[in-house]
Amino acid sequence: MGAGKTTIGRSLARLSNKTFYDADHEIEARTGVRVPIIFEIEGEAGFRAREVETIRALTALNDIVLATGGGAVLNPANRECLRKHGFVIYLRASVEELYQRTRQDKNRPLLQTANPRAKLEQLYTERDPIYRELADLVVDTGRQGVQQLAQSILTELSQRHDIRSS
Ligand SMILES: Nc1ncnc2c1ncn2[C@@H]1O[C@H](COP(=O)(O)OP(=O)(O)O)[C@@H](O)[C@H]1O
Ligand SMILES: O=C(O)C1=C[C@@H](OP(=O)(O)O)[C@@H](O)[C@H](O)C1
Ligand SMILES: [Mg+2]
Repeated sequence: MGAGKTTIGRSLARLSNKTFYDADHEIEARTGVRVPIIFEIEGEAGFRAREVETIRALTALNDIVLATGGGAVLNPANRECLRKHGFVIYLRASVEELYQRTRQDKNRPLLQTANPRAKLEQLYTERDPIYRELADLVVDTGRQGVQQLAQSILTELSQRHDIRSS
């Protein structure tokens, strides 16, 4: 949460002429309510069930950039879909950066606690190894803005493609 998946993903899609999907936005479009309402009515388990169906559907599409929610990688079925169909990019940020980028935003139910910094710390510790294991590319997002990061990811992807096809 706050790594930049939604904003950098959208920018990367624009730069690379691909269609952008955000799994959370897709879940909201399908249900007609925002993510916090799904958590409120169905709990995190209900949200995760919707997330797994949505990621299954979206990873079947070609020529897209997909931003998942940060917790999607907890489910092995999601990891399998992403690994099988995608080139997976881990956008890494420090806990402090994640906190600063999310502190004004009320749309992340897991962070609506008395101590969101501690929650981000806990999630980082749990998830960082999973993200690293899954990722084809790890990008540190601390020193560049959204546009620059999208551009450097595109450059990296084109170079890798050149290497593979030469
Ligand atoms: N590299 C960055 N530097 C500064 N702010 C950023 C960066 N990446 C994202 N942001 C900002 O952080 C906030 C959260 O980004 P978002 O794309 O929603 O993250 P995620 O989808 O990973 O939770 C947004 O306001 C976004 O503009
Ligand atoms: O990290 C998580 O478990 C979640 C991250 C959110 O997406 P972002 O990573 O885009 O904030 C969203 O899917 C939901 O609030 C749960
Ligand atoms: Mg997002």
